[in-house]
Formats: sequence, C-alpha cells, structure tokens
Amino acid sequence: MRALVLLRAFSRAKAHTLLFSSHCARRHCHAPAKRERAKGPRILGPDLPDIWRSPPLDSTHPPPPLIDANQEINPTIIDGNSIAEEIRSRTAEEVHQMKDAVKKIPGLAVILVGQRRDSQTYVRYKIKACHEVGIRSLTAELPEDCTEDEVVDSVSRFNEDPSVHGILVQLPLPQHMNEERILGAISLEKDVDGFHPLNVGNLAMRGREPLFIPCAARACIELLTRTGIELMGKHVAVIGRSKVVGLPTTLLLQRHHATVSSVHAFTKNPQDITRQADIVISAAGVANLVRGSWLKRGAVVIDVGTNPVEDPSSEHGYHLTGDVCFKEAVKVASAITPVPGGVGPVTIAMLLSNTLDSAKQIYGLNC
Ligand SMILES: Nc1nc(=O)c2c([nH]1)NC[C@@H]1CN(c3ccc(C(=O)N[C@@H](CCC(=O)O)C(=O)O)cc3)C=[N+]21
Repeated sequence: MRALVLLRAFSRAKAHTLLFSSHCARRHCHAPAKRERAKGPRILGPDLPDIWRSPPLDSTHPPPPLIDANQEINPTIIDGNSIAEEIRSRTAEEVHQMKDAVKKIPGLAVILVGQRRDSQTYVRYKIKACHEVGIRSLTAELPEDCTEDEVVDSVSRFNEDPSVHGILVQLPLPQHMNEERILGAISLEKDVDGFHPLNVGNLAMRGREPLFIPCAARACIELLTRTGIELMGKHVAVIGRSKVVGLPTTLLLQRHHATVSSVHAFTKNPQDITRQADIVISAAGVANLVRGSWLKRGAVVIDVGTNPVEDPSSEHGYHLTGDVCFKEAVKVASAITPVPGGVGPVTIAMLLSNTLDSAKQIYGLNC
C-alpha cells in the first residue's frame, strides 16, 4: 500500500516535471529537469495525494501531550541570525559561481516611498545584506507626496533593466496610492516578494509551482525545518492573514501537509484555538498579543511581529517588540523565536535567495 502511494507520488512528480519543462524553455533554461530539485519539494513540500484513513471506531484516546506536565521545560531559543548566516553564505557561494559561469551577478531593486522610519531601516538592512553576498542593489527613493504614476514609472524602468532580476516595493505605501496597481506593474519574472496574484494562486494550488514564494512565509518554514520540527499532520495556528505574511504562510504550511487554523481579528476567542496548536505563528502586528496562557505546554512559537515601540533612549528612536509576550511564552514553549534575531534576518536572507533564483532562471543556470 505504502509502495503504491510512493509510486503514485513519483509518477506525479515526473508528470509535473514534464509540464514544467515548457515553462522553463520559455525562460531560456537548458536544464529543466533539475528545477524540481532546486525548488520543488523542499520549499513547497512533497506533492502527496490525499488518501483518507478513517480512525477505528473505538479510538477514543486523547493524543499524548507534547510534553509531560511534570517535565521541566528548557526551551530552544531559535537563532534566526545564525540560520540567516547559513543561508547567506550559501547564496554568496552561488553568486560567485554565477559570476564565474556567465560573468553576471544578480541585481535587486528596492523602491521606497515616503519617510517611515521602520521602512527606511528595513530597506537599509536589505541593501546591506545584498552587499554582503555580492548581489547588486539599486534603490529608488520617492517622496511621500509623489504620484502613483511616478511609482509605476519607477517599477517600469526596473522591469526593463536587464541587470535587475528582482523588484521590491517596500510596503506599506502611502494611503493615497493604489497598492494593487503598483504591485501589479511588477513583471512576474521579477516579483521576488511573491505578491503577484499568479504567484499566490500557484502557491495555493497543489501540484503547481509559483515562481517566487513570499520571503516571510519561506522564513517561517526554514526556521521550523532547520530546527528539526516536523510539519506534516501538525496543527498550526497562524495569527494574521496579511498578504505579506499570514496568508502566504497559511498556504505554504498546507503544502507541507500541516492542519492550519487561520486566526484573525474577527476570530472569536482566538486563545481557545491557539491553545490547541502544536505550532503558533504570529503575524498580527500587535505587540504582546500572544500571552503565555494562549499556548499549549510544549508548543513551538514563531513570532513574525516586528512592532516599533517608541523609545527615545534607542539609536533609531524606537525598539522592536514581537507579537508574543516572550517572558511568558518562554515558560510554556518548547521552542521559540526571539524578536529581534528571529524571523526578520531569515526573511531578508530569503529575499536574497529569491533574487538569486530569479537571476539563475533568467540565465538558464540550474533551473
Ligand atoms: N514589500 C515588502 N516586503 C517585505 O518583506 C516587507 C515589507 N514590504 N514591509 C515591511 C515588512 C517587514 N519586514 C521585515 C524584514 C526584516 C526585518 C528584520 O531584519 N528585523 C531584524 C532587525 C531588528 C532591528 O531593527 O533591531 C530582526 O528582527 O532581528 C524586520 C521586518 C519585511 N517586510
């Protein structure tokens, strides 16, 4: 039976590779079959068929708790900085190889509109990270009161620039701008944020491959899998359903065969749902929303929140706080990401990796 399932999964994967090859050919790729290995199952999860097995009628036993009630908890603090470092050094190596092979380097263009301090800081981090791995970075800074057309023009210029392989419009945009129009102007092949509806749609549908997966969603999966946390069959509560984090994370987790609860501002008694979850991923953008009492003993906690809190004593006039009340959660969780030093740096490492992938596809290297 198990052999049959594996066989089916295998033939599906093969059919999928064949389907994909026409797409790769369009992008001048000469080694289409390798793409499956480069991106497919590891990031998107294995493409398994749904075969239901109904439980025996007498199975009334509750599942064992993740951690014994009397056992002392010594939580793993998941080190985002070192995981990001690993990803960056792998990326740097590949950038180097690309330079040797085709005499080109990947390029990332970042468009920043307005003066938000937090956005300015993130853009600075992105540029610095590009520099570290040998990716060329270009920035367009536009004033808060510029027109939507000016932003679209700037996107179009980067679309046409062959040295640019990824374009990122830093969000949020000023209120008066139509975000959908501006993001829609980014060429699909350069959408390294993965926010284009076609990329999101392909992420949502099993058996399909988006060109890019949103960086924060990828970061959550990397943090979990590199910490040795299995996703298949786990109950994950994702708090928040934003385009940047919550929604794509929910979709990506389903592709890893997790059971996902989407908790959002209209959810009644969110703590009743999070308390049942094996893994809680919070991306609500509310400082200290998730209290210790929201978590099951032994749960794994991924805190995507980066909430700026006014702090005149700090260098930039604010400090960052997560969505999770760390000092409470650390007493209940079996593993937890800190803020700063958790999801943030891995998100930036993923942006570099997406930019490299884009350049590799365009130059037909190892797709
Ligand atoms: N188009 C677009 N794409 C994005 O990916 C995007 C965006 N807009 N708008 C804002 C959010 C937020 N975001 C962060 C990335 C890195 C850190 C990060 O590196 N944080 C560090 C630094 C903390 C510090 O400042 O001390 C840390 O958590 O350790 C934080 C937040 C990306 N976003």
